[in-house]
Amino acid sequence: MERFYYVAAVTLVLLVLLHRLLMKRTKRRRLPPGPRFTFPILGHLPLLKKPIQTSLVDLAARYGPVVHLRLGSRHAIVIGSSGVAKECFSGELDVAIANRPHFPSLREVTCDYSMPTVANYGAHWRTMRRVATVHLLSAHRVNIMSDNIIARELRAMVRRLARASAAASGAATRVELKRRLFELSHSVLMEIIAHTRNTYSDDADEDMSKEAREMKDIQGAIVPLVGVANLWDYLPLLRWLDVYGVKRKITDVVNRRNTFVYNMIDAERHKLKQLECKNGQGEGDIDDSDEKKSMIGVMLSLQKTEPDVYTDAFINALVANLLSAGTETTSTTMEWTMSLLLNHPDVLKKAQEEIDSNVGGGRLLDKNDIPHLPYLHCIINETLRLYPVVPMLLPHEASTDCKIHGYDVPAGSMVLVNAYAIHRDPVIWEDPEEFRPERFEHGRAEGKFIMPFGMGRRKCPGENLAMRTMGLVLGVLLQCFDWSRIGDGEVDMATGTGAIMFKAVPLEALCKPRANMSALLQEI
Ligand code: HEM
Repeated sequence: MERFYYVAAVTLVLLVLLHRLLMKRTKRRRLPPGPRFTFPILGHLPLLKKPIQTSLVDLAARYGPVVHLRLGSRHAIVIGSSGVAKECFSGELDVAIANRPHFPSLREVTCDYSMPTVANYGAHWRTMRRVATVHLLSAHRVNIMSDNIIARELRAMVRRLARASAAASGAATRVELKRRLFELSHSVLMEIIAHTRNTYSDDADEDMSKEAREMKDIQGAIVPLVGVANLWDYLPLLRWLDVYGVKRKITDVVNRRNTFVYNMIDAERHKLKQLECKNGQGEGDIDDSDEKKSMIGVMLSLQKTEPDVYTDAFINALVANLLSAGTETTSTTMEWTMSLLLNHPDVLKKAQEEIDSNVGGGRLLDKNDIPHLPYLHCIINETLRLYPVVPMLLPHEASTDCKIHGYDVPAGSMVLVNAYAIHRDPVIWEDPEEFRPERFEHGRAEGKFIMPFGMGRRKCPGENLAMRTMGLVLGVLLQCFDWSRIGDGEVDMATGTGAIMFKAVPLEALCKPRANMSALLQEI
C-alpha cells in the first residue's frame, strides 16, 4: 500500500512538472491571438457554432486575420485574410504546412490515409498527385472528355428533361435540380473513371448506369457514418468504447466499396487484354491509345511498366478519392448557381442572350463555345466567390515549427483557411454579400482573388474538369430551357453544415423548353 502512495505521489509531481514545462514553452512562443478561456479537454470546441465558417468570422473580427484555437488537444490556426492566405501558400511556408491532419474517423475510409486528399506531403502523395494532374485530369484529357463523355451524358439529361416537358404538354415541369445535377456529375465521373455505360435507359427519370447507382449508394452510406465517427477525433474515449456502434458499419461499407472498385479494375483489365489479343491477331485498327482509355485503363498501362508502384491498391485509393472529391463539389456549385440565377432573373436572361447570339438554337452548345461566353464564366466565378463549396478548404497541418504572419506555429498545428470569409471581405469586395457577376467583367476583378479550389501545392487538381463540366452543363441548361421558381417566394439560400457547403433546402425548379430550341429538342 505504501508503495502505491509513493508511486502516485511521484507520478503527480512529474505530471505537474511536465504541465509547467509545457506551459512555459507555450508562453515563450508568440502564438497568434485567440480566446483566453479554454474548456478542459474540449479546448475551444464549444465556442464553434455551425456553420463553422461564419462562426469564425466573428472570432476574426475580434482577434484579427490569424487566430489561435485549441480544438481538443490540437492547436489550430485560422486564416481569415487574403494577404495572409497568399503568404501561407507561397515559398517555404507552403511546404511547411502541406501535410494533412490524420483524423482517426477517416483512417479506414481513406485506405490508411493513402488517398491524395489526406496523404501527407511526401513521395507517395507526389506520385498520386502526378498521376492525377498529368495522366488523368490534364487540360488535354479534359478536352477529350468534353467531346465524348461530358457531351454524351449531358445530351442524355437534356433528352430526359425534354421528354418530361413533352409529357406536360406545354406546361412547365417540376424538376428536382439537386438530384439531377448530382446524378449527372456522378455519371460523368464514373464514365471518365471506368467507362461503365453500355446503354442509356429510356426512363425519363433515370439518369445513371447500374454501376453509377451502386457507387452512389455506397458513398451515401459512408457519409453519415463518418459524420458520427467525427466525434472520435476530439474525444478518443468515444472511439475506444465505440459508443455509437459505427466501427463495424464503417468496416462493412468500406469493404463493399473496395470490392466494387476492385471489380471495376478487373473488368477494365479484362477489356484491355481482349483489345491486345485482337490487335495481336492482326485486327489492325483498334485504337487502344491512352486518350481513349478510362482513368483505370490509363493506370493499368502505368502498372505494366512499374507494377510495384501502381498496384491495384494504389488505383483503388485514387479512384475512390476522385469520385468522392469530384462529384458533390461540382454538382453543389451548379445547384448554387442555378439558385442564384432563379433569384436574379435579369442575370439569367442576360446569360441566355449571350448564348443565343454566340451559339443560336440550331445545335447544342459545345466546348468550343465556352471561350466565347465570358458572362457565363463571370456567373460561375461569382457563385464560387459567394458559395465556395469547400468553405474552409481542406485542413492543412504544419510538419515543422514555422511562422505565419510573424506568429509562432508549432509543428502539428492544424491550419484552416476561411475562404468563405476571405471571399466576402468588405475591404476587398464592394457590397460583398450581393450577387453581381459584372464585378468579374472586363478584368474589373484584377488584383482581387478568390480561392475556391485552394492555392499552393495542395490546390485542387480537378479544377479544369470542374470548370469545364460546369460551363457545359449550365450553358446547355440555359440554352435549352427557361427556368423559374416554384411559388412566389425567393429560393431559400440557407447553407447546411459540414465540410461541404450544401444548400440546406435541395433545389427544385420549373423548366420549359425554349421556343427557339423546340425543333432541336425533338431530335435529341
Ligand atoms: C467545383 C468543384 C470543386 C471545388 C470547389 C473543389 C475544391 C477543392 C478544394 C478547396 C480542395 C482543397 C485545397 C487545399 O487543401 O488547399 C480540393 C482538393 C482536392 N480536389 Fe477538388 N474541388 C472541386 C472539384 C474536384 C474534382 C472534379 C476533382 C477530381 C475529379 C477534385 C479532386 C480533388 C483532390 C484529389 C483534392 C486533394 C488535393 C491534394 O490534397 O493534393 N476536385 N478541391
